[in-house]
Amino acid sequence: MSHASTIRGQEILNNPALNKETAFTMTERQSLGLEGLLPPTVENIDRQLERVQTQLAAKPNDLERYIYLMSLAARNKTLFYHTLMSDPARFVPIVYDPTVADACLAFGHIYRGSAGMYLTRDMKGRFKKILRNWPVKDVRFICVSTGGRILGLGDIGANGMGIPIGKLQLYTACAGVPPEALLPVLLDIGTTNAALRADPLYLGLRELPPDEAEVDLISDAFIEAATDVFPGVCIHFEDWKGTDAMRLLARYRDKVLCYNDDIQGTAAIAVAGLTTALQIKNETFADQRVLFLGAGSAGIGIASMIVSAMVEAGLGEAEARERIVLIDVNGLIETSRTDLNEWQKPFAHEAKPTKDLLEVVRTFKPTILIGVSTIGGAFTEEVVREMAKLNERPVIFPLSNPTNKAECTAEQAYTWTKGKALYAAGVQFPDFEYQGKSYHPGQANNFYIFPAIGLAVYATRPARITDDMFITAAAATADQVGPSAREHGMLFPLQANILETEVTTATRVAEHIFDSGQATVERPENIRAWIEGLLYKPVYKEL
Ligand SMILES: NC(=O)C1=CN([C@@H]2O[C@H](COP(=O)(O)OP(=O)(O)OC[C@H]3O[C@@H](n4cnc5c(N)ncnc54)[C@H](O)[C@@H]3O)[C@@H](O)[C@H]2O)C=CC1
Ligand SMILES: CC(=O)C(=O)O
Ligand SMILES: [Mg+2]
Repeated sequence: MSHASTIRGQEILNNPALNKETAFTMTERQSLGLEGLLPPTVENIDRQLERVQTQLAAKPNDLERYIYLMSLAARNKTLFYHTLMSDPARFVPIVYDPTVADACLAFGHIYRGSAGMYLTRDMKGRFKKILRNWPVKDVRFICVSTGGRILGLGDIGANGMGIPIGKLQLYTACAGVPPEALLPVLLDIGTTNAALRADPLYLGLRELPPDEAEVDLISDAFIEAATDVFPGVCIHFEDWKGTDAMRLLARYRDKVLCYNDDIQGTAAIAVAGLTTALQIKNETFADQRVLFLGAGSAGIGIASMIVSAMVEAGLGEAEARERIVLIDVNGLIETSRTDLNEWQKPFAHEAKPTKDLLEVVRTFKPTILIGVSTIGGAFTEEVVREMAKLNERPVIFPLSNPTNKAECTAEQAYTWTKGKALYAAGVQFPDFEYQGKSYHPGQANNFYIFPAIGLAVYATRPARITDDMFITAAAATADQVGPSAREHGMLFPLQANILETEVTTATRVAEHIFDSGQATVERPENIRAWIEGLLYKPVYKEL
């Protein structure tokens, strides 16, 4: 940070971007007025990590580990990211899905200090002035949520702030986007959650949200202010109420640099997993029949990208849509329904109205079953067994989050299909032994995609984000699962190498952005090397 040369002593220790704690050298301690403010031993970051590990091991559960890690982030950013990046497969589930769900549910209770910004609907006329209170001027990404639909937890209002914070931490931990470029925002429009409004420790507005027209005006004011105060910023929408998500993406996608992760990021990771599953089955998208339980932002996003994949595989668009069937809370999406929204209507087919998933499985005979319904356990034993009766290798993707919202668990899917299921969930279920064979469940979670998109956008600075960037990210992710991994039933790249994986994905997306003329920076000779040179590294700098 720019104050590095001017600030001294305790002020440095209070600055998480500069603080190195016991890693300040004796020379630095002398020149920066730190002598006596620290214990005498000088340590390197790996010794500090050892202490973090010891302290984490003493915590009784992952929510306590989450609280500890957020406090570490507030105190020492470098050590925080060094910790996350030392073992992403272990730490991603703590700072993100599924533990972040517990953190959000308890947000007002576990609150220990602010990270990011809270904009409330009554600040609407003053968003610009307020955004200028953020200490960093060159913000490149804002992840913004209203908390209107956090994971599968419903509307939890300002408690949803854990999501923009966690998503942006993964931009850095999984794709090396510099943390100072990232701003989490909770846009507080009120909440329908009466229990939270009555909770004395709730930290958000205790009001009901306004109507759609007013949500749009608040959102317009926010977008205008954010793009004015932070020129070139990319707005990442996350976990808004589903209909707000779809309406606002359509409203802004051709006007500002923005994307909706639940619609576009989720689509890309689902299509990546389906691509490897179909390679294992030696089939193409043109051979598939896809059934969704859930027809909201995630369902419509995935269905739309599957249409593109089917068209790419040779089907006409109408033919592709015929092969996709969705069910929502009111039943099958079919033409006699009068309550469908404009994103659902293109997927309505003539069919007998029903709310019965098993019946639709029996009549439609899907090859692929996707759950984005928020209803834990909705893929019952009968449903899963029926999928196995219809298909030699049924593809079963219960994607709802967190763990208890998964439409079926990995253990259930493997047991009920006698090990035949090609399975992925939103969370990472543990490996499962079945009849002497070990199965590694897939995790189809958009965190494979949005950090990589972020890195590609960070580097190439396009004016808009287009669907083909997500299609490229999906292909790049699938291509990183080699034939021998697929032979072991792996659908996604290993998480231990997530940084390497996402840099590879980002490089492919960046190449596409250059090739399609969407970049606003000069094309470097070697795109990968150039991107690698931009990556944040969790190492201390000499002060
Ligand atoms: N794995 C991943 O990367 C992602 C997973 N998700 C998960 O997907 C779920 C849905 O997210 P969104 O689509 O954004 O939410 P949404 O609120 O837009 O959509 C939910 C859909 O489920 C339907 N639904 C609710 N109850 C149902 C029932 N009993 N039977 C059938 N359908 C029912 C609703 O009518 C709606 O169509 C959430 O649990 C979320 O965590 C979302 C984004 C990414
Ligand atoms: C993973 C994610 O974005 C969700 O569940 O909403
Ligand atoms: Mg989400």
